[in-house]
Amino acid sequence: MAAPAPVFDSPDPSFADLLAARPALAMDPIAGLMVEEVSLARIADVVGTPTWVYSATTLRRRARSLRDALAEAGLDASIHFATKSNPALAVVNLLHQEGLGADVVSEGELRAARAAGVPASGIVFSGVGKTEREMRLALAEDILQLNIESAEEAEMLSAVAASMGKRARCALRVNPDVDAKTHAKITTGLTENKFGVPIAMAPALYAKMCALPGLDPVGLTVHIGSQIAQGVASYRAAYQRLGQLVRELRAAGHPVLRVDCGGGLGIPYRDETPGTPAALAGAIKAGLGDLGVKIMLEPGRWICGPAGVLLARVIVEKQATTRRFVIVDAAMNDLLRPAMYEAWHGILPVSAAAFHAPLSPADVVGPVCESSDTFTKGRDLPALPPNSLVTFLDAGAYGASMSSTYNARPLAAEVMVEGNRFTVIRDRQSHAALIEGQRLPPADHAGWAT
Ligand SMILES: Cc1ncc(COP(=O)(O)O)c(C=O)c1O
Ligand SMILES: N[C@@H](CCCC[NH3+])C(=O)O
Repeated sequence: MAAPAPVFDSPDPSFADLLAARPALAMDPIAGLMVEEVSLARIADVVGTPTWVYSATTLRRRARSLRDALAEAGLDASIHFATKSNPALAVVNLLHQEGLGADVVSEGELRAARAAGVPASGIVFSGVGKTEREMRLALAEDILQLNIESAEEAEMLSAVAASMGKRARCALRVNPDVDAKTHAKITTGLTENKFGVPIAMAPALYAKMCALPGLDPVGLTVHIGSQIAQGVASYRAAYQRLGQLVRELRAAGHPVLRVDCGGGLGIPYRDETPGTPAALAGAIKAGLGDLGVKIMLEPGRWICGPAGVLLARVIVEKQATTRRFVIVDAAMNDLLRPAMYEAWHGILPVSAAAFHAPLSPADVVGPVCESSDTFTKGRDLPALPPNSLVTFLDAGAYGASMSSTYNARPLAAEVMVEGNRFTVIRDRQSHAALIEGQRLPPADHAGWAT
């Protein structure tokens, strides 16, 4: 049975409202939709479509406002950008210039963060299943800390570090059993989720970690979910529980120097009302502010989501059916979120004329051979003749990073805009690259391994 499309009890925001809420974008009566001062039509002409377009100024502003909110709350805090949300080297590097470190979850992300110029001392390694090879690399690089997710992982890291003659700075990820009230696929702080250890088991495990050779436990970490969009009450509950745990561990004589407060702050894709950075800082302060711990944060989406759009071209409008289908050259292999989470993304036409034209309901779909390759159903849109351009908004997080080459579609190009200039930060993948590394097996099994 088809998954039910999400039902919203409010009308979709108008184009004008979507635009007004997105400072990275502007509508020029002649050039059409712009990211900062660069026309998207121009980018489409030069780079082609589909293309991810990021606003450097927006990335900078958002990094600064998060940093400022933490400082204004009087918190001694460092921010480690969750590279899984957008691992483009240019993005990670720009955020590093703004004083952010990186949160990584794989060897690939660790290498990308280093290649982007992030020093090892600014890198946190999270993730529920680090391999021995990844642990070795993290220790060889001497990164800031590894976040431990289980007793078994603590023992594995202990053995790896001891064999290298090192002590691994590590934090214990606690699962506080707090409902982040987000999509079931991206909630992480409930006991039914695979992440962290139940808070009741944390004191014993922390004590064990303190006794294991090769480990240097420095504190705790928590991350309750992503796209937390209903205020900060769930953060408050989680940080209160963590604060109590810090006291308990200290009373037992264990050092707790840092608390990594995770990421998850949501953004308004449609009309959600996530907490502000100031409210998040307030929740951290209320739960952990009087403990003298160093605070760390691992935000991804809040920083880079609103800084990016996915630019696509209409292939054809299919109208001679019972529904109106707008088929674009971007697909679920590019922006997976609607297919995977029924996520709502704003869609704006690029031309100024289309922006003001009469609207009628349309399904916007990609060319991939799956019915889930649907960006939206029944969205009010103007006539979109072949070759007209559309943008999917708030695509800077979990957009390019979740892309695949399904249907043998090359990965889209990525572009960064700053002021009135733009530059390609990742070439469109070539068709040759799609088949690179493959080979036809030698005939008659000659040369096959046994
Ligand atoms: C451990 C951890 N830290 C940080 C993040 C970043 O989350 P977000 O992009 O929602 O801020 C995630 C993803 O949910 C995560 O799993
Ligand atoms: N991929 C999810 C977020 C998951 C966060 C992973 N820690 C999204 O697009 O919303």
